[in-house]
Amino acid sequence: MSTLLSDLPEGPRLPRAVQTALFMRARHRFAPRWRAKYGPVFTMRLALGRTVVVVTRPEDIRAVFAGPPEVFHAGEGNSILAPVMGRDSVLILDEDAHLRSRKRLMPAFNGAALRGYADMMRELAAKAADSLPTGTPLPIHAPMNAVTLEIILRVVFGMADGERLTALRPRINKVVDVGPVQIFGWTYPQLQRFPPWKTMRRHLAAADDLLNAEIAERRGQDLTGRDDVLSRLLAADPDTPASQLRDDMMTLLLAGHETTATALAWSFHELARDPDAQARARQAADSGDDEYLQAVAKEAMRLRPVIYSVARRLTEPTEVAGRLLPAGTIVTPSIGLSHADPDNFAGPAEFRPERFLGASPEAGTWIPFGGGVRRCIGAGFALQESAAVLREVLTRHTIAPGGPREDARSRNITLVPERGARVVLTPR
Ligand code: HEM
Repeated sequence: MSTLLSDLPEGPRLPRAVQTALFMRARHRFAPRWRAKYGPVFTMRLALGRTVVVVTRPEDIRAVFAGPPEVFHAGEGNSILAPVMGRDSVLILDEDAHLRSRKRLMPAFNGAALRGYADMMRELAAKAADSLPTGTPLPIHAPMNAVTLEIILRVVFGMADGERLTALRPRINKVVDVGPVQIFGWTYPQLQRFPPWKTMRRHLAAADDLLNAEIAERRGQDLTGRDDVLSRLLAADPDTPASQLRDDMMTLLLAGHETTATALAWSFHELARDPDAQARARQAADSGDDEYLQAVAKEAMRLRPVIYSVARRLTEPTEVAGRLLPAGTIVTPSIGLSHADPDNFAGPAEFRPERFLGASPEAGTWIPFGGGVRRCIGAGFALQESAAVLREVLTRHTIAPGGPREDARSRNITLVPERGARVVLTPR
């Protein structure tokens, strides 16, 4: 019988404020060092008394994802997002309330719904690909953000009021475009009286007003035949409170566009540097072979994870990775460390889309979308959308690097290319 160790695993001894700053600004640089120094399970001590245990081995990650949702609270683990997503966001809720919320949203992301989005995705991706500047270094992250925002707006609202959407787009961009310093203001509301937090608050309030106006108008309309998310939710329950709908809309708009845009930006960044993979991807685009295009996106998400880790807060003392961790500990399966582990992926620093052809990685090793009952509801959507955008760009352009290889930087809770993933497009 094995004996459980009841102390926390070792980890950096730096002051909490320093560990927090390093984690917020450059988790992708420090986590690998701490993994090398302290082993596959280690403890970070962050601000606000947060004790974070990082797990990296597939068996430990699988156990966390399969753990009882009433013990492994992801909603509490995501609490930093509450001021923006809202208290009733599926990301913030736990247990029964979370399951109910997920069930309401899922029909818009199942297989049938995804098939229904294919033409719309192709049309918007083609329009975006046609308008990309050529012959000059282009930070492609920005146009990728624009196209994925357009697609998710269409999914969430359908063909909505044009003027309102025109006003909403820049507000959503501003809400997303925040660095580690602004994120601090999400945790400390008293800061929101001062710039830059005041400005952030203003953009969020303006976005809320627009969302609430759209919700109020939609409530009075005949929704027959409409299959956008807002209409679906209102048709399923016309009495859904506006505050709930606001949190649903905000969650989908934010969770559902920048993530995919970043995965696409990294895909182009890597294809630009790998002529063989690009030739194969171009051939796949020409012949309508989505499997290879999705493999490109999957490999870009592996090599350059958009979200570095996911979090679960323990509601009671629980065994994790052979340790008995106290209630309140935040357990984080590390996406970044798992993807970079040579035991999981041979030659982990290399871009090899072929890894994903005709084979699925072992469970608990490739986890860009998290896992268990909290696995991203937009995973299939994001892969389909990525293939659609890659196809439309690659059938029109060849891609070359537009500058040196880029490192990642923190933007809100994601990691994005530090200089926007600069590439040069040349018409074919
Ligand atoms: C490449 C693109 C994307 C990545 C890398 C990504 C990643 C993630 C991750 C890591 C989680 C947390 C999972 C966990 O805690 O185990 C998550 C949750 C979620 N994602 Fe995504 N996501 C992407 C695209 C999308 C899209 C397109 C949508 C919607 C249209 C979406 C909606 C959500 C929602 C609603 C949740 C919360 C699920 C829950 O708590 O039950 N995501 N995503």
